[in-house]
Amino acid sequence: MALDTNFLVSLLFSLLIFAITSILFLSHCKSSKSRTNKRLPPGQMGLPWIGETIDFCKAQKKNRLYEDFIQARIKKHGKTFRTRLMGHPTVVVNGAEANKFFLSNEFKLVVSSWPSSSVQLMGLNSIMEKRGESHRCLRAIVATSLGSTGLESLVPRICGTVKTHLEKYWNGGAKTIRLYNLTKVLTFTIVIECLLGIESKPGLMELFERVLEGVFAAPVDFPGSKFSRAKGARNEIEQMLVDIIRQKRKELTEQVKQESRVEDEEKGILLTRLVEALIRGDVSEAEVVDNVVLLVFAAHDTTSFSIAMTFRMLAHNPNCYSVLEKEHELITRGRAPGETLTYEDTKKMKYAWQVARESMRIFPPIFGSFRKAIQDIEFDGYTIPKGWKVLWTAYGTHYDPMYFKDPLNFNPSRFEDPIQPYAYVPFGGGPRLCAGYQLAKLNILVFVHYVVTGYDWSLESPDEPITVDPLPFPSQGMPVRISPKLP
Ligand code: HEM
Repeated sequence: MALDTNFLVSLLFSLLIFAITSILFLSHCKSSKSRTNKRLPPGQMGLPWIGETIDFCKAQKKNRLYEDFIQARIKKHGKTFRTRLMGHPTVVVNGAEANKFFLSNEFKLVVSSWPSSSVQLMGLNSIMEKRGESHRCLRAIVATSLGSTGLESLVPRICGTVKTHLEKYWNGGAKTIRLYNLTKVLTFTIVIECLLGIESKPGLMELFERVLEGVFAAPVDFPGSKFSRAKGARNEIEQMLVDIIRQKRKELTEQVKQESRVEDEEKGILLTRLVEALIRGDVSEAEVVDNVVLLVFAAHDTTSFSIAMTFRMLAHNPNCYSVLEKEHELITRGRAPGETLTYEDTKKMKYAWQVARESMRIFPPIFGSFRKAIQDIEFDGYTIPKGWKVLWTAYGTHYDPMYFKDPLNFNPSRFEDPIQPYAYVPFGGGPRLCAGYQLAKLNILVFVHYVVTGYDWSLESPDEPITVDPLPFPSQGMPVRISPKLP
């Protein structure tokens, strides 16, 4: 009887196992069948794991990502093609429709996807890692500080910083400076001092730059590696920021008078807004720290590179430079000598902004970025499986004659006419559109104004190669011969 019962139990158990295995097997067959029914975009996945990463990185390093990697594959496979990059199956998409589809469907079909080293160095609480309500909350804080009202109050401080910078590094007779390297110092000072109200002590920029160097490095944490040095720098910055944030919190909590509050805002509107949100309990201290690090990263190399490329294109196109000079002489004539620029003045710099936009079309500071499909996506007649990466690029439209006639021709006036939405995307688009776009614009315009009206200049190396590591920069730091303009 005991044997019979044991036999019955083991029989039932075997039947159960058989039933579960059959269900799993059938559902696997069904899902593989439905997967094979889906049409993947054409393309080549390359070697196992590594895929086509080597070709991609080689092209990117030479700043020829479009010519050597993307364009070659568009010719072979069409505007939507698949590849494998850094271990991930990836679909590269091109064109305004693609940009619109993927950028505006952030959070619904895709989410932004940064390498592990970037996430670890910027912090899990930075805006780039946030979704839904917490993303909206942080964006609102940044938007109120960097919207037109916030920026209007920043104009005199930015002008003062630019003038001090020029007096320190550009004055002193005819000489050669490295324009790109110096603009990095300037944009860092503007973000750290004007926006965050933190004193830019010697060595601080280098500390931040050490973090940035590790952002796209392999996340291997052994002594001496780029990533490990970056992590060490990030820890130092974190300690410094925690002290500053706690001090600011104390000051804001103790403040009772409205006047001192306004004064404090002028000392660093964005940090003030973040710490106010911390006091209200809307954000945590870790969120304030991570977002300060992220903002410096987002603003630093991007703005400096766009300023450098604006000057490079002006040097290559003397006719455009004459038009620009006239625009700025007129603005100077409307002011008393030494009088600082106003926000209204910057609105008159229409041609300067066209020149800067056209320079960013040809030399986008950020070539594009990766997204991850959070469900199977139907696009352009193909299926992009859930979990695959999607890469949108600015080149996919900026260099396409369908959107920009004679795309290799430098023509700032093309921006007099409306541009098709999502064709011009140096600042991205959709819910993750660059939150510092207005600040970058102001920084570029104010700097261009003071240089053009105050100095004669010429490039020492007009065809200096642009290299990329991980963001683009002129390989020699852009040597420029300068001399103050004679009155
Ligand atoms: C010429 C200069 C700049 C360029 C070309 C640029 C470009 C971009 C691009 C393409 C994105 C979107 C990335 C994506 O979709 O994955 C972005 C996002 C962002 N940018 Fe900028 N940026 C510039 C300057 C700045 C400045 C000055 C700041 C702030 C001080 C800033 C803050 C941000 C932030 C916070 C985001 C993330 C927005 C979010 O995830 O919601 N950027 N930027």
